[in-house]
Amino acid sequence: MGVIKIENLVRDYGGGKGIFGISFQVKQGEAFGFLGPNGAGKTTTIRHLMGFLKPKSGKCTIDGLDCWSERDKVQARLGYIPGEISFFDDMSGTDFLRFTAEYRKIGTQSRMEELLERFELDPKSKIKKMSKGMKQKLGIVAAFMHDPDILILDEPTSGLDPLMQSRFVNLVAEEKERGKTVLMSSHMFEEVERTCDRIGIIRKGRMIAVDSAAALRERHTRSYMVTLEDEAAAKAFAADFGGVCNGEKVTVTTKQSLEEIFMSYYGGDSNE
Ligand SMILES: Nc1ncnc2c1ncn2[C@@H]1O[C@H](COP(=O)(O)OP(=O)(O)OP(=O)(O)O)[C@@H](O)[C@H]1O
Repeated sequence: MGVIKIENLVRDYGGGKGIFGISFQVKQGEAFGFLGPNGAGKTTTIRHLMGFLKPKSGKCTIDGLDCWSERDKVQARLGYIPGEISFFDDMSGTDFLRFTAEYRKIGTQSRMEELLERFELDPKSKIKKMSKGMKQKLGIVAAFMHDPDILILDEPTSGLDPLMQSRFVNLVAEEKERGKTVLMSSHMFEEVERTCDRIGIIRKGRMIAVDSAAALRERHTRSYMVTLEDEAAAKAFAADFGGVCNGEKVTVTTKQSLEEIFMSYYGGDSNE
């Protein structure tokens, strides 16, 4: 059964912008990657899940709770990293985490210290003096420190360097092992491939594919048949390129990477 359920969600901003009948589910203990180019509708979908936007039509629920009419309860249960982290600039990181802990009613037994260490963040400075990466780390600590069962992460690694990205991927993998449900939007194919059980691809406000990375790759295999001069040349060619020999003919099958699949869906077409 889906912990996160989105059914036929519509928000029409006019001019072909918005989301137009988005449906998908994320099961308990599953990590779902939400991929799509700039302006495809990922943040709009996620903002409905958080109860920041009221659906024009359609519905979303989290653990059976309506994301709009029961948004207080929904928000209390989640860990959330917004697409654009805009904190109270005058606060220090420490104040912000204290404020979040009070709002969440969590005590000192929270995972805050462990997460600060893990992401090598000293939260003492004013948020307005923090780099983009530091703010992102602060957002990660705030989203994970109360150990929520459901995580909604809108481009969680934007601004992180590769080492920190990798630590984040490991954190998500561990949380998934612990049975957490994760919805994560991203532009990073590799992190989605490494962490997510299933992937949804959104284009111009519509879901154009939902499947596991393996199944997406399976559907995007390409076979080439090459005819060589003779059987010996064919055997040598097959050995070099991992092909299957049939007389002087060799069939080579290649699986596309997730990035190639993504590009083939978009085909260089702009999303304007
Ligand atoms: N309040 C709004 N009024 C009008 N148009 C909007 C509004 N919010 C979003 N849009 C438009 O809706 C589309 C979807 O935007 P959204 O932020 O959901 O995309 P996204 O997939 O999260 O993109 P990105 O990867 O750039 O963060 C965009 O064309 C955007 O300009």
